[in-house]
Amino acid sequence: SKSFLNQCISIPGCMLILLVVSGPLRRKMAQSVLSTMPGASTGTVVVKDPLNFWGGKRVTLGHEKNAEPVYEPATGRVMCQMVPCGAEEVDEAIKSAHSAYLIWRKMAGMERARVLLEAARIIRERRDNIAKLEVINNGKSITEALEDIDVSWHTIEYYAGLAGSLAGQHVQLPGGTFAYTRREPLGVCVGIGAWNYPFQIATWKSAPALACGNAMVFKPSPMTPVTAVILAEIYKEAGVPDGLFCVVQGGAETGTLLCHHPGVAKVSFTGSVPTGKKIMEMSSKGIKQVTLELGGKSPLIIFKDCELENAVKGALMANFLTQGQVCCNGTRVYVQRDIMPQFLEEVVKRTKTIPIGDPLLDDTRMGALISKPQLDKVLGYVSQAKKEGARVLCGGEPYIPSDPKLKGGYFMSPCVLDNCRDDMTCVKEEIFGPVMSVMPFNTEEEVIQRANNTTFGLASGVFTRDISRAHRVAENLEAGTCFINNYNISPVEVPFGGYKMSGFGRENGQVTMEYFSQLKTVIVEMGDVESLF
Ligand SMILES: NC(=O)c1ccc[n+]([C@@H]2O[C@H](COP(=O)([O-])OP(=O)(O)OC[C@H]3O[C@@H](n4cnc5c(N)ncnc54)[C@H](O)[C@@H]3O)[C@@H](O)[C@H]2O)c1
Ligand SMILES: C[N+](C)(C)CCCC=O
Repeated sequence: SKSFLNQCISIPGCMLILLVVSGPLRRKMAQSVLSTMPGASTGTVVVKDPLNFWGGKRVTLGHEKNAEPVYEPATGRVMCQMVPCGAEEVDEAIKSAHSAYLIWRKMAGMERARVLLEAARIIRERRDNIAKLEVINNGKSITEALEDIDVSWHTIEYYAGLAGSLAGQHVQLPGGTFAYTRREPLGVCVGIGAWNYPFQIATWKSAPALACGNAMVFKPSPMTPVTAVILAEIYKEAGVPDGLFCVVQGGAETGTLLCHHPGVAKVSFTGSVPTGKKIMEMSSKGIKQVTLELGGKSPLIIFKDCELENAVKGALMANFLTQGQVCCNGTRVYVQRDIMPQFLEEVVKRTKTIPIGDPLLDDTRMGALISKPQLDKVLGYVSQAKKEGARVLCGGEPYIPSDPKLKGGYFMSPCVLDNCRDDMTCVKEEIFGPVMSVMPFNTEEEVIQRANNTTFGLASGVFTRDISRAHRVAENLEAGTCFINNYNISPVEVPFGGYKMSGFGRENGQVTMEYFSQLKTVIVEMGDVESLF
């Protein structure tokens, strides 16, 4: 099979990914590395290409002001520099997006669909390489990253299918007069992403935006700047007008510039609650529409009549994907008292066998957390939980893989906490790491009240064989999603988003077409004007 680097030739943006070597050898390899190296592995990839994209091409900034190192979580090594865009560059990107928007919005929905389908096809063709880069920059396992890339092209295909279906309503009025409504795009939309699903978040936002006829300027997290620009190149290759999907790099300052820019019609944000509040406040100044996909502390309720093996598997899926750094994770696991011993035994047994290590290896199921500060924060939550009376049944410690190149990586062992109470910090706050808190409950009424006793409301889950109970619980949980007898599946066909402080607006599903379009009413008079004047 072709090596990763050989395959990178087919991704324009990856052509300058070099293996790290020093001195003269490095210069010699610059020409030959793509055809001779045996394949990229953890600890070897350096990204040199510019990571900004507007006007249909990658853009090198004329400065390196405020450059920040970007780390490979599995090794702790610097893999590239992220240079944040300032006011001038943000303005250029938005102007470039606006000129593309003027062309794109006039194209028939079916024409837009054809271009989007081509983008989906290219992503599918290059999924392995995109997934590898995602792993190197994010630390999640290759198995999960491949799934994320598949979800990404599914998303684009799905919205391509809806692009031709934008339609209004015809309304009959007295005297033959009538009105009709049109669904029109908003203009230039901004997407701001978190680091846990870098490529997938970029597609969850851009696919519906573009399908509706908008342009998008996307800002990835400064910690994961590498793959969004590949999406920009793919859209370009698929045939979007230059500028339709732009990428600007940066952190809070760049995000602020985007939210305040008068040329922006909407901000779609994925990230934490505190940042979400700022986004909403900034957007309010320009009366910009906002979608907020924020954090969570979701309850997973396991009744004694559940199919236990599925409930245990569900609890693991609810807690340990992407090293627990998932917004909708079901981290408050409520187990009906009668089955607590069996549940704990099984869940701990399985958690202990999760293979942790090099995320690029097929057998690995848990890679590295995003950063050293994030790792320290999560370990801090475990210490705090112990102080507050929780019992660590397994994990919760730094993990040092045997492979020497992973010694500087941000690994920890997945943790199950028992003896938890609702008032503990680990049960109240979003940890965003592989830490499951387990609590007993007695009755349905009691557990629903406890599950809802939070300011968050992103997701929830219930395991039971009782179909009436399942739907009753789903109805009563205050959350944007309720999984019955599974957890953390999110097919693109179904809406995803929060209640309460987990945000508003939705991603995925047909409804998101409404969040990226606006309604115009046209009233047609068929008689004479009856003037009062
Ligand atoms: N609901 C969802 O779909 C979803 C998905 C993934 C992550 N999340 C949440 O995201 C959080 C983790 O991600 P994070 O640490 O990247 O979140 P974060 O809020 O720190 O950052 C998110 C993004 O906002 C940008 N940003 C930060 N300050 C800004 C400002 N003042 N103005 C504009 N932009 C600004 C960041 O650069 C980044 O791109 C968790 O709380 C998690 O639950 C939610
Ligand atoms: C694909 N998942 C697992 C449902 C995650 C969605 C994005 C949230 O962080």
